[in-house]
Amino acid sequence: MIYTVTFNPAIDYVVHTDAMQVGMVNRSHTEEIYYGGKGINVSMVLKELGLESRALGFVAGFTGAAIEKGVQAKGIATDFVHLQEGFSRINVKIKSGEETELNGQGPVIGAEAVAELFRKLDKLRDGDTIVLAGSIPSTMPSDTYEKILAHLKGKQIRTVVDATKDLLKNVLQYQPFLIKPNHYELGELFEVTLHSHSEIEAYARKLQEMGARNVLVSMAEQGALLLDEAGICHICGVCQGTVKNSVGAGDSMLAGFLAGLETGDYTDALKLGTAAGGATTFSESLAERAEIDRLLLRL
Ligand SMILES: Nc1ncnc2c1ncn2[C@@H]1O[C@H](COP(=O)(O)OP(=O)(O)O)[C@@H](O)[C@H]1O
Ligand SMILES: O=P(O)(O)OC[C@H]1O[C@](O)(COP(=O)(O)O)[C@@H](O)[C@@H]1O
Repeated sequence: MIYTVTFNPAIDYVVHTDAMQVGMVNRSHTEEIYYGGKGINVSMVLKELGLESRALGFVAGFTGAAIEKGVQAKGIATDFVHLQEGFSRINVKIKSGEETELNGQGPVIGAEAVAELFRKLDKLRDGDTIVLAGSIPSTMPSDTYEKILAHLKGKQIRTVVDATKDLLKNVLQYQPFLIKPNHYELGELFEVTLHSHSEIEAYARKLQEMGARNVLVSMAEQGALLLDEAGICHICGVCQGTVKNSVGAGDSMLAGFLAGLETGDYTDALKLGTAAGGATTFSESLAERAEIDRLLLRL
């Protein structure tokens, strides 16, 4: 079973406006809502690809109830911790030619709620996969992901982490099976700006030296680079299409990559990840199976 953990689920409120002027009253011409947060997005795309997963994390208030119901309506199993105070965040994604995002802070997660999550993690068995994805509320300690991996140590569990800064750095000592920074986040870890493939590969190798087994670096319209656990560097370009949405492209790539590994090797996984990332980028919402299959044939 694949478990996804979203510490800070969100309602993604997407508004489309012709022109966005800071400091003025702007009006949108279309709005949509999606139930998101990185782990949930991964579960959604895994479902499209025919893989079952269980969505874990924290939900609160009326927004949390809507997220839980929306995820379940897609046929995804959930086992969220229900917080008694606050509300799950609403992340605003403004599309006006370019995209501007305003992601919320999210509810306070107390020690008892974290303990409840850890009890749920005890259900994981050898052979399971866990995906830890996205930010954690700033009220939580930045070693939270690290503590989860420490808790799971000793079991044969495939650990996958998509996070930034210290949240990611701190888990490397636990030899995560896969990490997926984008090239901007990779540079940020070392306070550098990365441009060429050779620079990206060199810094991906540093993360491997620090403990990561596989490093998948997504590079938006420039494709993706995978440094696999044997030290082999794979590079994949992108699918061609009309860009409509970048929210969730990385999560879709991660889901496609994990689904690809179920039946194929790293090259197959990178291709399926690229097709899934592309399918999300070329749709208004997350990738759908038919579009993923269509793009995959062209890679
Ligand atoms: N403009 C684009 N054209 C085609 N594919 C894209 C584009 N943007 C993203 N993708 C696909 O989605 C993947 C993940 O995108 P990226 O933006 O790097 O992730 P993140 O959302 O984590 O920053 C890319 O590696 C690529 O395969
Ligand atoms: O575009 P990405 O990186 O794949 O992730 C998109 C998801 O991440 C979010 O932007 C939240 O990100 P954070 O958890 O890092 O704040 C969600 O609103 C959205 O569903």
